Order: sequence, then structure tokens, then C-alpha cells
Amino acid sequence: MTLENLQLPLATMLDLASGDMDPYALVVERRLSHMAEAYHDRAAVTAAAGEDPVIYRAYEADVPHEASQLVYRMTIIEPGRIGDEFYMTKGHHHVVDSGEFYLGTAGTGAVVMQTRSGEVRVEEMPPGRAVYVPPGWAHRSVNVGTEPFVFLAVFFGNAGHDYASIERDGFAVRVLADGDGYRVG
Ligand SMILES: O=P(O)(O)OC[C@H]1O[C@](O)(CO)[C@@H](O)[C@@H]1O
Ligand SMILES: [Fe+2]
Repeated sequence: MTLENLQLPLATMLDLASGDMDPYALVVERRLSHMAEAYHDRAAVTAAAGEDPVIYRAYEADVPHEASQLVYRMTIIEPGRIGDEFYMTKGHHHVVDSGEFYLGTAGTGAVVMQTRSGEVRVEEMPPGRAVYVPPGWAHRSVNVGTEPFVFLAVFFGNAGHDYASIERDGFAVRVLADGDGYRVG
């Protein structure tokens, strides 16, 4: 066998508590201004706009975004709220319908999943809980706690990110503060 057409194996240190990776590339850093329309409390968006907080970021291993590849990332969602709505990711479908594997590693979070016909499921992702997002389900992760929420995601290299339908229609449910906890409203 020759190495000519073979990619070399890759090893990455993952700090499960902080989300740091080594080696890594910062592939996502989203501030409020990158997703202001996603939050329902417009006055709270305006109030936080000046500070324009970083809501989340993601580190990715050096895996090509191609078919047959498995891309892996650590995502860190900061604790915080815009009004009564917790910090969350923008959310997307995959361009090529394909599943995604999640593993909660620190903090307290949940993932909201929704089909194109409007069916919704919410799963909590405490450290050690794996959630499988099947093909055809849009997904948004939410930090419902007071510490950074960290999770590992693994998805196909050709999955792509389709933001348009979520930007247009949003998710059918929101994850909102409720006393010390949260409710899905
Ligand atoms: O692409 P969005 O919706 O901004 O969310 C980013 C997060 O979503 C994922 O792609 C998982 O679906 C994470 O790996 C990534 O960090
Ligand atoms: Fe995804």
C-alpha cells in the first residue's frame, strides 16, 4: 500500500471542560450582531447591541470539508440571556441531509431540533450525554446554565450549513428563563 493518496491520521487534544483544542482553528465566533434577528425581545437586543457580546465560538480540527470525512468541533456557548431568552446558536439545516453527533462535555445545555414539517424535539446535553441529530432535523444549541456550555460535534464533511430557512422562519419553540431553570415556550 502506498501513502500517496492517503491522508495521514490526525490526533487532537480536547479539553472537555473548557472546549479548547490543540491543534485547532477558530471557525466560528458569533456575536449578537451576527444573529440579532434570532432573539424575540427586540428591546433587549437593542439594549445589548452596544456591548455586542460574543455568544459562542467553535474550534475545529483540520479535517477537509469533503464527502467521506468526519469533521469534529468543540463549541462553547457563553452563559447569558437576551431578555428572557438564553444565549444560543443561530441554528441550521445541513445542505446535504445528514446526521450529526453531539456530546455534552461541560455546563448545562440543550439542543432544539426541528423538521421541515415543524416537528420539534428538545434534548438536554449535560456532560456525558450524547445526542444524535438525525438527517432532516435543523438544530440549535442553547446554554441554559450559568457556566459556559461546551459540546463536541461530529458531522459529515460535505454536510454544509443551510441557514436560510431558519433565518426566515425561526424555530417553533424558544428556550426561556423560568426562575432558576428554563422552559420551552
Ligand atoms: O452553525 P451555527 O448554527 O452558527 O452553530 C454552530 C455550531 O453548530 C454546529 O455546526 C453543529 O451543528 C457546531 O459544530 C457549531 O459549532
Ligand atoms: Fe450541524
